[in-house]
Amino acid sequence: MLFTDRPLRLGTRGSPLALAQARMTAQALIAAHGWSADAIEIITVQTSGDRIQDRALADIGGKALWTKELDRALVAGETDLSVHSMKDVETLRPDIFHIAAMLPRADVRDKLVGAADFDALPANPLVGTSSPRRGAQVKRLRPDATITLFRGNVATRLAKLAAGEVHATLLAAAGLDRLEQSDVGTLVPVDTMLPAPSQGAVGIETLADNQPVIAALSAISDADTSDAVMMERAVLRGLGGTCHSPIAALALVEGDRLFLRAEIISPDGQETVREEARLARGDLAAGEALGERLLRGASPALRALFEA
Ligand SMILES: NCc1[nH]cc(CCC(=O)O)c1CC(=O)O
Repeated sequence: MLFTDRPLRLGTRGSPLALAQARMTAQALIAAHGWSADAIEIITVQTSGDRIQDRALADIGGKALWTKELDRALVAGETDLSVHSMKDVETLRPDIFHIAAMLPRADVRDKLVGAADFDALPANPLVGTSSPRRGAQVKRLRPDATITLFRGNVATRLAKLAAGEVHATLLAAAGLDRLEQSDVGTLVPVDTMLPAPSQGAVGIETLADNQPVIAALSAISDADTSDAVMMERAVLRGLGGTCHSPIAALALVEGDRLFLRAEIISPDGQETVREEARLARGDLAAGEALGERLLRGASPALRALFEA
C-alpha cells in the first residue's frame, strides 16, 4: 500500500451526484490496489457553484465555481486529489493541476424528463434548463418552446418539474444512473441531441508534481474515455468556448481512431454548424482545428457568442 501513514484524502463537492462519483472513485482505487476501505477518506468541500442557485452559471463566473474550492483544498494540502464531473471542469486549467485519471465513461446521452418525446410536449411548452446547448437544441426541435432557467442539483430539478413549474427538463443519463434513478426520463439519441463535451465522464485531478498519487491513479484510468474526452475538450479550446456557448461534441472510439462530431447552435435553434472527422487518438491539434472550422462556418451573430 502506497499510503501507510494516513488515508488518501479524496476531495469532492457535496451534492448527491458528486458524492456518488467520489464513492465510485474510492471503490475503484480500493479494488485496483487491494486496499482496505479505511485507506481512503472522502472530504466534502462546498463550492460557490453549489451555494448560488438563482442565477445562470454563465452569469456568475462559469465553470471555475465548481473547481475553485476543490483546487484550494488541493493546493493547501487538505486533500490529495479532487473528483470532478469532467463536464464541469474549465477547458484551460492551471499547469499545477494534472488530470491523472478518468473512470470508464457512462451513458453520454441526455434524457428528456416530463414527456415521452419532444413531439409529445404540448404546444408552446415551457422547458427548464440552464444549459445553453440544451436550450438551443430544444428550440431547434420545438421552435414553439420557451426555455426557462433551471438550476439546482438533480433532485431539486426533478422536484421543480414535479411541482409543475415546467413541462419538461433535460438531465444527463449518467447522473440519473449514478443516483440510481435510471427509470426517470426518456433517452434522447445523440443524433437528436449531441451531448456536451465530456458528458458522462468522471475525472480525477491531483497536483502535477504529486508522483505517488499520479501513480496510484494510473491504475484506474480508462484510456478510451480520456482520449475521447481530451479530444472533445480540444474542440472547446479551438472554439474559445465557455459555458455561455451552445456547444456539443462527442468522440467515439473506433480502434486506434476517434470519430469526432461537434456542433454549435444559435440560441433560437435556427442555425446549426456541424463538423465531423475521423482522427488519430491524441491528435488534439486536429480537434482544435475542427473547433476553429465550426467558428468559420458560423454567421457573425453566432460567432459573436464565442468572443469573450
Ligand atoms: N452541470 C451539472 C452536471 N455535471 C455533470 C452532470 C451529469 C453527469 C455527467 O455528465 O457525467 C450534471 C447534471 C446534468 O447535466 O444532468
